Amino acid sequence: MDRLAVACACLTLLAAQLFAKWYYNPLRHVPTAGGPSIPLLSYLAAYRFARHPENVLQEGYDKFHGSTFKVALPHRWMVVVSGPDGVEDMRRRADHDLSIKDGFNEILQTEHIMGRDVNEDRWHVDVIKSSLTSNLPSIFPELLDELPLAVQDNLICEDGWTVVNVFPAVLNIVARLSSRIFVGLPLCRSLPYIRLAIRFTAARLKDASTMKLIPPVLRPYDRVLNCMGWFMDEASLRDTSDEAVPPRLFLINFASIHTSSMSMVNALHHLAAYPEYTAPLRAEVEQVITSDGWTKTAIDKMWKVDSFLRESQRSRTVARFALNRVAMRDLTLVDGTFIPQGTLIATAPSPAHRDQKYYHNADVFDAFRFSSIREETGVSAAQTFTHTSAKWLAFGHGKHACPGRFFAADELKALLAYIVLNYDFKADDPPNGAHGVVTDTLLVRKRKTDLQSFGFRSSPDDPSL
Ligand code: HEM
Repeated sequence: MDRLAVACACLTLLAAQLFAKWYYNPLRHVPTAGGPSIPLLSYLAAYRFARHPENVLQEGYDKFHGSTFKVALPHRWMVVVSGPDGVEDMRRRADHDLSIKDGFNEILQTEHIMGRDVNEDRWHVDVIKSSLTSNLPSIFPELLDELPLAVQDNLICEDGWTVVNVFPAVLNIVARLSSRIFVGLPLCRSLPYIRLAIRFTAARLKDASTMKLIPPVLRPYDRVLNCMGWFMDEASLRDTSDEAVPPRLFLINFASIHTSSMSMVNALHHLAAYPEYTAPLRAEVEQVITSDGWTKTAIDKMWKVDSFLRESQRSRTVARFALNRVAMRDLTLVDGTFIPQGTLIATAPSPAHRDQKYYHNADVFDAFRFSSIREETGVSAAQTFTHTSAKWLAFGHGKHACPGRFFAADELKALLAYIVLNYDFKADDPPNGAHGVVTDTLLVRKRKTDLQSFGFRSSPDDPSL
């Protein structure tokens, strides 16, 4: 009997403690999407969010649009800002109010994986913004040189239609193309390096055997035009040792390879599901490269290709959250919501990208919706793949918007243009879902094209180029 009384007392105390924690939590007043927020039952909301994140985010967006709601992550709450005013409010806040580095650290554990220095002193972002972006026209020939070989080595078809698991194939292609620009030849063709670049989070970066893949290649470095070179320059300007370079390189791999690959895989699924777009895309690519060759100028003129990628990103957005930040002090948001210091806060791009208020027939995949506007109005920047705004959030928005998006656009446009010329795709259904990557297989067939007439060599040893 005594034991029962003690157990009951303990349970009552525990319940009281949980209730008090919930009652005095300042986030209690922020409405919850996806389930209850009361103690213990909030795990149901966390379970539902883990199973159906896009439904929960859409539900929150529809119900609380223009204000703020919260969703349950397994270990904490995430406050989600919805509507352009809220996003603009976040964009305007200084880093000492809403911190991106604490946001990244919370979501990706960057400090743990990369070390404190990389997370604290983010000079790699400046290098991408300045050196990589301003050198895009000069590095474009390198990208093109790698393109046919990377595709042919990975998108392998028998004669006729072949079932292909496109996600791993595209990961390898994108990792190799990006590595050509990040670390150059010959490392970009080393399979162990490419494997590491793709799955680096699983690798223990501090492990000497992993690191050995990088330093020997750093040594013969001699002012080359690639990210490794720019990182080395910056490290030496800052009087920092070469050891600061590999973790930043891996961070860039991490930020770029999966995001770009997922975007391309989804675009290929859309291409397969809506075959009516293949002919106009091919016609644009052929016409532009006939007049301008395979140049950066030609890529910039591929409005339909650009629009196709953006519509694909709109229909199925890669990033579940954008503007992931942590509140560094108590703040009151523009809609009056109070959020205490330490709150994890973000916005959800997919519901905004599928909002009928912003897009005519938002549920319809209309590949050339953005290029048509460009053709009609001549206004271009707002309709491009790389655009950012409080309503177009694929790359975030504001001072921390993705610095690699201009490189990503060139890479993805060149890759899609090449693939459209050389392959056919088939799928039974359009991809389901609002974000993330489609992992289904596709039917792929190699077309008979004359690569050389499009200015490409057909094999690495082709003497004609
Ligand atoms: C289609 C491909 C890509 C997508 C969808 C994408 C998306 C994003 C998003 C949503 C953010 C967060 C922005 C914010 O919090 O406001 C971001 C940040 C970032 N991205 Fe990308 N990204 C892509 C490609 C790339 C590439 C190719 C690179 C490198 C060359 C890159 C480097 C970065 C870096 C370094 C950051 C952090 C920026 C900062 O800390 O200020 N991304 N990206």
